[in-house]
Amino acid sequence: MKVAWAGSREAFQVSDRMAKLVANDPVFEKFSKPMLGRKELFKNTLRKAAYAWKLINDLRLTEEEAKWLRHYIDEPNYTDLHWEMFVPAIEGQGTKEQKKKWLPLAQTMQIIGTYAQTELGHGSNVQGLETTATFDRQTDEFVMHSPTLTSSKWWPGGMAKVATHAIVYARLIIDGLFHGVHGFIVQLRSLEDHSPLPGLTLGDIGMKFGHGTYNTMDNGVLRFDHVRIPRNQMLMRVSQVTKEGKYAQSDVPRQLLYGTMVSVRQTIVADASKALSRAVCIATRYSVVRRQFGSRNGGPETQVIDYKTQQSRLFPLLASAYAFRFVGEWLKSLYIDVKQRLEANDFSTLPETHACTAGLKALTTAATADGIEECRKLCGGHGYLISSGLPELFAFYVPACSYEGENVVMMLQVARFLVKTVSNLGYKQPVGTAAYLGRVTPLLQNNCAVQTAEDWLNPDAILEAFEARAARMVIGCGERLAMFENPEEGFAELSIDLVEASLAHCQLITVSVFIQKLNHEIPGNGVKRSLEVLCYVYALFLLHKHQGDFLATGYLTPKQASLANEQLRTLYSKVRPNAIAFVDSFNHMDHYLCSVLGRYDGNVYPKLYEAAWKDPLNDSDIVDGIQQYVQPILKQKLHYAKL
Ligand SMILES: CCCCC/C=C\C/C=C\C/C=C\C/C=C\C/C=C/C(=O)SCCNC(=O)CCNC(=O)[C@H](O)C(C)(C)COP(=O)(O)OP(=O)(O)OC[C@H]1O[C@@H](n2cnc3c(N)ncnc32)[C@H](O)[C@@H]1OP(=O)(O)O
Ligand SMILES: Cc1cc2nc3c(=O)[nH]c(=O)nc-3n(C[C@H](O)[C@H](O)[C@H](O)COP(=O)(O)OP(=O)(O)OC[C@H]3O[C@@H](n4cnc5c(N)ncnc54)[C@H](O)[C@@H]3O)c2cc1C
Repeated sequence: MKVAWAGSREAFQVSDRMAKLVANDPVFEKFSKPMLGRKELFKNTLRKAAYAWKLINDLRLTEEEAKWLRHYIDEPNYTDLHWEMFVPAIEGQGTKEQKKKWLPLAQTMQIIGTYAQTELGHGSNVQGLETTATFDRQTDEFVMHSPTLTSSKWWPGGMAKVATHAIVYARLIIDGLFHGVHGFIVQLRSLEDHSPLPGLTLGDIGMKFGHGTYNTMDNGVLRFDHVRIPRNQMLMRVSQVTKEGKYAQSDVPRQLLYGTMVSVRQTIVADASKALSRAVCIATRYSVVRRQFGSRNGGPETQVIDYKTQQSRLFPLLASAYAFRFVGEWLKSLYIDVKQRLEANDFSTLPETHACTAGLKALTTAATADGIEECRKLCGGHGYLISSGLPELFAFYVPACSYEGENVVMMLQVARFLVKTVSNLGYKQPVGTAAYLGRVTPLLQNNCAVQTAEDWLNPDAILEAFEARAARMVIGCGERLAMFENPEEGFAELSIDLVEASLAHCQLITVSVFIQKLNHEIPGNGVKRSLEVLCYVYALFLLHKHQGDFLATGYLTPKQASLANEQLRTLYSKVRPNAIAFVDSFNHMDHYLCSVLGRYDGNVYPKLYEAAWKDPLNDSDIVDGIQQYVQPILKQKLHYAKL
């Protein structure tokens, strides 16, 4: 199962080696992080990042190994933006000459970059950005300027204190004409003494949610006061500006300017299963250790994992972790394919890839963030302790619902893709993830044939149910949209339904990828059978949760919906014996989990007790402030107490 989770034996070995490297090195200790102040916390992160870079070079780690190393260090920092956004932006949007100049500098970290798109006034609406890049023909330069307070760049990670360079998105202006938003490579700091270059105002935007997690990142603010950069620092794969000031567009579509976001959204989907599996591992192990009620004749109480209600909250999350792992793997292969096509100037699959990365980013991050919080509740009161590992994990993870495309905004992008697909149905056969929309007639006409709970243990029945629900919701939206004279007004009016239809489409993708995975790639019958159980749990849990959709579209009868729920209860009993094996298969080490409740050895209570004594408040019996503020209250002699 560890191999199935990792994707291959080699993938398992690489990640396992890197997990151990990090866990066994005292530099990467992280349990005390929540006790540190912001400055100490930040310096500590800089120290770890520098040491990690030294390890990467000394040990000659591959790109894959370096990624795992950074992952297991488990502290967001400037290198994430450098490797995941700055470098890919140059790779995707730079010309050959630009790549030749900038990539070697970035790949050896002689320069450190960030991705400066969002502003104080605009994040989602990229076309609304206000920073200007005005071409000056006399000097062959662009003048970067922040004309308003709201045009201040706001959020870019690593920008406040570390990055030497940034890809800055700004409105291109030539001779007073606006030519859309483009990316520019801008140096921010001196490579000699790290001071901000003239004309730039740079700072940190302030503390963020959760203490010890995202505050390791220096998210920054940046303002330009007429800062000049050479013309050849505009990323020019998509559009070019000549020294005469002529604006030209190559046959590469404009959407490629958004390519870095497609790349990162793909990574975010791949990472969702890591965060969810971490929370599920903690909650499952603790649910086996924790006992409440049910003692008979002085025997042990019931392990809380044996309560059906606990199973009904925990096991769908376990199944979701596996579903997200597989859909992440699938999306990566889709992305690699589109990347190769884009390099060969084949842009045909970009719209579908954009819809998949946007939609699955929204689906997986929302479910993971909610899932982590549910795992915290599944651990009862102790889940609220920092030492459970869950509050910090939640604080670290929850901004994923907003960054790289706010989730609802992303679902509306999926909706645009679906509406377009439906409106083209007469003359363009949909392919890939939208192929089912080419079979609307049977999907709209045939209803579910399930008659017994057993009938739900059938991948074809499940797939058809999810296809029929999504098709009916999408087609329904299409029909209602057609009644509006102005399509944009219609889209806005129906946006709630469109987001729901997009979710149904994305859930269909996750379910069908899970089923495909079982059909083709699982080594070993035992592993395959166990994963089949999780696949059914995932699908039937979604069906139960969204049964309103399945009933309202008329595909299911109430009886069939209740049979699905009956089957789900039976499936939970099948998951229970393997629950610990399922979570051990994630191969998460104690160092990575950073959780007393999720310890591999289950030694929860003595370690919880021990961890409590490490709190700085327990350094002495009488702490600072008691003499000054409590003793006087105790000692005052009032005639009567009144509050
Ligand atoms: C950085 C590492 C992250 C890895 C995370 C993994 C694990 C976590 C580990 C550590 C974490 C630590 C740090 C990292 C954390 C965070 C970093 C965050 C970075 C950022 O947030 S960067 C800023 C991201 N900003 C956004 O995502 C903005 C969202 N808005 C948009 O994308 C667009 O503006 C819009 C909403 C899509 C609308 O676009 P608009 O220009 O108005 O045009 P439209 O008319 O709507 O569309 C035009 C056309 O283009 C199509 N389209 C839109 N986007 C794309 C795309 N990306 N690719 C291809 N095509 C696209 C659209 O569908 C339209 O097509 P038509 O055919 O209909 O014309
Ligand atoms: C931790 C973190 C790290 C970040 N790192 C970076 C970075 O490195 N570089 C960078 O450039 N940016 C970064 N960002 C910014 C991030 O990309 C934006 O915050 C994100 O894209 C969301 O945009 P917004 O803040 O403008 O949200 P808004 O769009 O203002 O969202 C507010 C609300 O409005 C709704 N809404 C907006 N538009 C619509 C619409 N058309 N229809 C319906 N509802 C709508 C949303 O659903 C949401 O509920 C980061 C953000 C965070 C939280």
